[in-house]
Amino acid sequence: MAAPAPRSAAIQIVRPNASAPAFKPAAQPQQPQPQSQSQVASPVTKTRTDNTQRLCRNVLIYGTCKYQDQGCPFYHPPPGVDPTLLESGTQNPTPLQAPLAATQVPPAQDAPRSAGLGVAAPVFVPKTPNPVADVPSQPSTPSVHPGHLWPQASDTGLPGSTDGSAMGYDEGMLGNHQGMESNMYMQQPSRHTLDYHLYTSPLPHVSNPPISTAPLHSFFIPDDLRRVLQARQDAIQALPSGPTGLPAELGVYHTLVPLGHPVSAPSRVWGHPSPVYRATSGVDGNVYALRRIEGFKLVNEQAFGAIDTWRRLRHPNIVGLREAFTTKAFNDNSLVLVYDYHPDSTTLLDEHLAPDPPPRIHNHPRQGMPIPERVLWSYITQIANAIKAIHASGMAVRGLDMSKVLLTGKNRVRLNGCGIMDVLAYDANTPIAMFQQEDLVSFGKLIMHLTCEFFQPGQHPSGPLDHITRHYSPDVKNIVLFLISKPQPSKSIDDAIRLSGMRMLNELDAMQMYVDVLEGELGGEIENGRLVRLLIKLGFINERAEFELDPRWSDTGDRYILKLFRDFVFHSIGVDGNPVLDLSHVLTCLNKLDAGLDERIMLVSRDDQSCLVVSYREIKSCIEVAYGELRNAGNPMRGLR
Ligand SMILES: Nc1ncnc2c1ncn2[C@@H]1O[C@H](COP(=O)(O)OP(=O)(O)OP(=O)(O)O)[C@@H](O)[C@H]1O
Repeated sequence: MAAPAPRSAAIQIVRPNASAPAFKPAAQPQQPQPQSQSQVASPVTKTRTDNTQRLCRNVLIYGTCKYQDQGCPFYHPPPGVDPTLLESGTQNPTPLQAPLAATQVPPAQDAPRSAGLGVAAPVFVPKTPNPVADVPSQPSTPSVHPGHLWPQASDTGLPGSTDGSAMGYDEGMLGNHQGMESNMYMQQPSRHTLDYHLYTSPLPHVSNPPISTAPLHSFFIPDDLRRVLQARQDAIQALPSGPTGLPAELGVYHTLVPLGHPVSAPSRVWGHPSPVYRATSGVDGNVYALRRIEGFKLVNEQAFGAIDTWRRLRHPNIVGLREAFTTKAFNDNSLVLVYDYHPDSTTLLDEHLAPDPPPRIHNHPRQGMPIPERVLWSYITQIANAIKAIHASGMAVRGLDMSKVLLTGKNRVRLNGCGIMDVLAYDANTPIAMFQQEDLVSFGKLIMHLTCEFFQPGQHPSGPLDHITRHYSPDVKNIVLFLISKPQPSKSIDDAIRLSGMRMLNELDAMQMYVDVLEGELGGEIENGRLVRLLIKLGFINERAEFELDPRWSDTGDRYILKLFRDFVFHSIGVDGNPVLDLSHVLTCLNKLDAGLDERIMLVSRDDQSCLVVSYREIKSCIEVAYGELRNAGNPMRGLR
């Protein structure tokens, strides 16, 4: 076999054994392909792997293949058959199912897992072909490639990235779900849990172990932060175990999932049962919290007037209101208010006082009572900040209660359910200033509630104030006394903020320190993302079955160097013959590659007969060239370049 001809002139070829055969890649033993669970389970999928003949890429890309009559070894569909509806890995190509007709199968214990992005590799099993339903009768159906279910840029006619240095991307995945049929969301496959072992397994050995092993963990996001963020993702995806009895669609919203307590009792604030549902918008694909007020009939359209003002109010301590509407979809008269969804959140009541709070995904212990003064001031500061913003925009909270303060992160609170009272108890005659004064009194009661478990609405404040005097600083008592004092025009939230004094600065410090920490973590993750992009590029190139009608494309020229480099990075074997799983080696190599260092490494062929001495800079340019070839494959102008 002819030796592959590396293009880079600077590369030296060293033959340690003169009598060795010409330089060539090691023969690849024909490994039996591991079968995924779907392949075992589905006879349809099994036939795909038997004796397959590949659909010609030229037909897929250009619609025709000029080599068809000159012995092109690939499958060419008969005229009139849309090649994009055929599966390219089968001898008797069958039209593929539309993506949403696929069923997702949970992976078996030993099924191949995804390689590091933290998500289990989905295994899709197409339905048994239905000769009636599956004929290519829907010209608008996006073409589907075997192995994945997303349309490619070449299929959609979308140009790839014009920036030579950037990765191309599939614009079909950019999250603009407008125009998608809403019923496609209904067919949500059951969700796989994340590959948590990718994070929690012990880290591999590092070549030069530091004195402390703690720096090993600095490769990744800290465990506690990761768990919180993953719990939020899980909360967004979690599906109820059984039927919910809820409508499949509610306007543009679908996939309604109840949140909070399963039993819907009248709300302690609004008097009506007011369940909350998580729902997905068919317009923007985002997830929202839908608050339904059961049994409410709107009699005065003007009651919706305040909703517009609430919609415009955006504040970090207020749950944003998006829209409100009435509906009969629940077989009653219901008012629905759509709020921003804060996954895996709870209320101050459930976090500190409720005896039986609904479970959360992130299984951290409840804070309970008593609330430390530092945390108490954090709550006071944030709630005062929210009230100030609301009063400044000419509104009132009207219904400040522990159950309506949402805890969305560590000591991070937001006022929830804003605007509901303005519709439920529409009152154009009472001046807003009166409602604002009521807010201040409610705020004072809320602080008493947070400091004394035994406080009951209507109770004389002397008992709770005594308790506060004994357990908290005088400043807490002073602010409570101010807030619950008799309403008067001069009393405002500004005075309460003034009373908090320097405590506000503590909050500012804490926030800024937290931002610093998060920015540090973000910087680390950017580096990880950079390496993943590099690996994706390598993955596109390495072991590609055929390209440009050359079945050995990935084994020749520059690509051969990349193959050996991949072996060098990932497939090293130690002196004991065991695989070397050294994360720091991998990270070091990839970072040097990305930086394009002049440092040279020796790549050894698989048969140990030849080796290449090559610099990272040269390997990097090999990647650019090979990747550029792939990117230009779908570009009809490439011949003119
Ligand atoms: N905007 C939101 N985003 C995410 N989750 C929310 C949101 N609003 C409410 N929830 C969830 O719904 C749960 C119930 O909220 P709700 O305001 O109904 O509290 P509650 O204690 O049941 O009060 P009520 O007595 O008024 O029914 C909360 O614990 C929270 O988990």
